[in-house]
Amino acid sequence: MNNETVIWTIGGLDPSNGAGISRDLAVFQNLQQRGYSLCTAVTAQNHMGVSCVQPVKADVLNQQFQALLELSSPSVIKISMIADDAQATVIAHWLEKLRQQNPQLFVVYDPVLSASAGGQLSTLSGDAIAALCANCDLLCPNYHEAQALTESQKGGVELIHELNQKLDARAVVLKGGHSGCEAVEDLLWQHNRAGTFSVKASRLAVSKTHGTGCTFAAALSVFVAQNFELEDALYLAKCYVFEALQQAENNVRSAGNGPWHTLGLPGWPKHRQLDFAFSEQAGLPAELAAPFPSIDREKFRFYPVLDSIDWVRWALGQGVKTVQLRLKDASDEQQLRQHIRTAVKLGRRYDAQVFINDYWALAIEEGAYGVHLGQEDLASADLNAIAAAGLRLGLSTHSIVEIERACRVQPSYIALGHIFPTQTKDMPSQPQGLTKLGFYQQWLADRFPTVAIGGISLQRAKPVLAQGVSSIAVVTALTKASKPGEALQQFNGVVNEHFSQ
Ligand SMILES: Cc1ncc(COP(=O)(O)OP(=O)(O)O)c(N)n1
Ligand SMILES: Cc1ncsc1CCOP(=O)(O)O
Repeated sequence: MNNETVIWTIGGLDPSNGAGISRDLAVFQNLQQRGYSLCTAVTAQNHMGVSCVQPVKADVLNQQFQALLELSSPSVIKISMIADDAQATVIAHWLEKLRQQNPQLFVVYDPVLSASAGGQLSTLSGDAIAALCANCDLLCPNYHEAQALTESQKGGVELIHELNQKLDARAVVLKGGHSGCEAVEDLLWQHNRAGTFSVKASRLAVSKTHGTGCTFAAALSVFVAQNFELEDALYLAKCYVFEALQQAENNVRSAGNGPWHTLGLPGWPKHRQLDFAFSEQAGLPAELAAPFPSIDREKFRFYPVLDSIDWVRWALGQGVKTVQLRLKDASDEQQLRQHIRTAVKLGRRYDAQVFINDYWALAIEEGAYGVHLGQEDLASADLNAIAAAGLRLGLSTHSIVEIERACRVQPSYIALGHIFPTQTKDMPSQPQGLTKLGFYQQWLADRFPTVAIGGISLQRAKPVLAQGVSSIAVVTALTKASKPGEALQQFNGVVNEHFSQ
């Protein structure tokens, strides 16, 4: 992804470059972001411990803010080690000012109080920490920090609840690296969501893990700056650190047992199947015995989604080979069945791939070619019954986590949306845009055929296809066109040109 954003990191300087602001800058650069740093303290440390800490004066920190503001305006600020309460006051002042300028500013606070190898780094008072937590958008402590902040020995979700009782954070990522458990589980809690989201990875055999928390929080800040949902940002940050540690593990084996951070950073994460789950929601659909049947990719390249049987008849008559019947105001069950039956028959007559939106039970009964389901339906629909009946399955997704969730079902295709603003439907998520679409497509790496949907006009068709998707789906670009026949021909022209290259 090459959408460059500006990220500031506020923290201490570690001369060994394993942790602190120099590590953050290395991560930002590795992920192609523009990073700036504000130094709160000069420390003498390496992966074996801290030998001294020299805080910078509050006024010096204040002037660093002024100097940086002349250069840039951040979309995300990552805060880690704050040496004392005077610095916390300066930071609170500037956060207020920066938020006035940019209400979208996102603040990540990694409450670094001591080094994991030993050594106190901060004299922040409980009140200053509480004020900072209330002022940030995401708090991401490790187990030791969370236990110190809550004066509790609990772990997991209980520890997050303790944190919430004591501190007024909007969202918390509890990093599980120090939990002592075999699998490393990071938990995300958000004030406006029920339950928690967790990502698990197996523990790797790297021993000198100094700076892993900083690396993780810096990567998380990048993914937040790139407008990924917090669940995605956590998932991607976890993949990033896992990949970096795995790379280090391999190198350490061949090059001796040095600190992991000297061994390079991995760049944007590629697909990696770490386990994730939602605590109060059926997070993962049950595993199925086999993949859903495949579709004919050549017929799939242009995919009108249509709200009536008349439109379906028209499109198939014009030679379109994949359509979806998406009926949203059907109240009469008999009529609904009749429409689905007709769509199925038309599909057979024209040798086309006709998908039925939502009504999977009727689609099975009427012997449809396939069904298209949303994420909500994924939890409630009987996927085994759909598979047993031999229907194809298409699934909507709007994020990496949803993509990974969909992949577990091994569907016939995955829809990626919505790419641009759409008038057709109220979307709870933000438009993805082309850069993210390209990232999703790379992430999927041709595991399943894909279709992009949402606000795709004739003008936008070419750049959307250039992201590598297998198909484009349209509603209004066809159904609201002044001359639908001409619009269809033009779309066919763009699609054929793209796939003939
Ligand atoms: C090809 C394609 N992609 C996405 C959707 C949206 O499906 P869903 O999330 O189930 O939302 P509704 O269509 O039910 O509003 C789709 N229909 N087709
Ligand atoms: C059904 C659906 N799902 C995601 S966006 C969308 C509507 C797409 O309609 P349009 O092509 O008119 O933007």
